Amino acid sequence: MFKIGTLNAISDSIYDHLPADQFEVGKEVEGAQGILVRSASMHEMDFDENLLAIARAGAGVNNIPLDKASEKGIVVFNTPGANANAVKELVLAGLLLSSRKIAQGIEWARTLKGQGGQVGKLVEKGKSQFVGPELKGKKLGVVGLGAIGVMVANAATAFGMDVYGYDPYISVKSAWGVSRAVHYVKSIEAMVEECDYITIHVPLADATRGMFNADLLGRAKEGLRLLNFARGELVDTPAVLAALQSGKLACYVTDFPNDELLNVDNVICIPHLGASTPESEENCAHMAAEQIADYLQNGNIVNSVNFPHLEMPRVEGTFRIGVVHKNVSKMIGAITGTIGQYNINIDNMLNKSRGELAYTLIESNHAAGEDVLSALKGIEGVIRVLTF
Ligand SMILES: NC(=O)C1=CN([C@@H]2O[C@H](COP(=O)(O)OP(=O)(O)OC[C@H]3O[C@@H](n4cnc5c(N)ncnc54)[C@H](O)[C@@H]3O)[C@@H](O)[C@H]2O)C=CC1
Ligand SMILES: O=C(O)C(=O)COP(=O)(O)O
Repeated sequence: MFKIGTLNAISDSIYDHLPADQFEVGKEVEGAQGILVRSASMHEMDFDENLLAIARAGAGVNNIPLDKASEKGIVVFNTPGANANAVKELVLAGLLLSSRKIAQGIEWARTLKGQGGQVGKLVEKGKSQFVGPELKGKKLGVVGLGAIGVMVANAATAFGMDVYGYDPYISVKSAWGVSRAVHYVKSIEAMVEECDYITIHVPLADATRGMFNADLLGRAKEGLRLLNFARGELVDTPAVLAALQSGKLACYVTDFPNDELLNVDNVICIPHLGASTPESEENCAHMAAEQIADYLQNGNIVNSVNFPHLEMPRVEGTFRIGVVHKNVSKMIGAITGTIGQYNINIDNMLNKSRGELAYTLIESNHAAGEDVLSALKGIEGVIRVLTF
């Protein structure tokens, strides 16, 4: 029986892959081998020594201490693309909200309650305060052309927008997926100087934290509308407030409110709703559960953010050993030599590395006893030894 702890409410679609006869799942589970999480911060958490894997039902993994997990040989998964459509749809709404003063107009209309037969007249008289430009023909810059950025860029062309994309690390998949109508931009500075609207879709990491700072916003075209459905910390809040004051920014729409941004004119705060659709919650939970189950039961690693991709179709009735180790020389020789000393024949084996980490998955018809496993654990550079 595997134990899986949940740190956030997660869709019941996890049970498709975590049946009750094989997995105990819950908030209060102790000594869990796996954790399912959405946005809960794990930075202050102590990791139990049983913990082997963390699956983020979603895209962003900035709530998980990746270095600490890697050091302990804990595999961290996410669910690429599983919530991208939900975010894309809200970003399209965000573009309209940034332009047409819909939120401000709705707020104002509420104040007319109680005016009886005058409401219609007051509406017609007051509506001119909420005039806002059309999207058609305007320039939109998309920062980060990953799962979400590509969908947003492509969809915005259907609004008749002139779309520009910036992503120095674009994947082959994204490059194939992005519409030919989207122009490639070489620098983010060139993008802010040219665009009327910018939407941010990059992960939060040391290299991207505060990327929209006073310097970059200072270069913006007057009246830029900025959308942030990625992470609050990508944008420097005081710089945004100053740019709104000076008129550089006409509007800031964010899915990540903070106290300084709430109730500020021309800031539209949405309470992190990007992925909050039943469809996306189900997709993410389904994928996260499938991936964590496949690792705990078979040692396969799909969609990890800190480990290499490694999948070996399981031959029925076989035993597996997974060795998490440092990516240094002589490891494979030491591992296979040790297994050989115990007369275990290796039927199948895969080894992959990623950065400083490597992972070797070995399949055999012979089960490995405690003696083999502890000999493997004793090899210098081995971080963790598992059996499946
Ligand atoms: N508001 C919400 O509820 C949600 C927010 N997100 C946020 O959106 C982010 C993006 O999500 P996905 O598109 O699914 O991820 P993704 O991994 O598919 O795409 C990220 C893209 O950003 C690019 N990138 C990285 N550093 C860059 C830089 N310095 N400049 C330009 N491009 C850069 C990468 O090359 C990649 O193409 C997530 O990391 C997460 O923080 C994701 C899902 C839901
Ligand atoms: O997937 C992401 O990165 C998100 O921001 C979605 O977060 P959530 O799962 O809705 O708490």
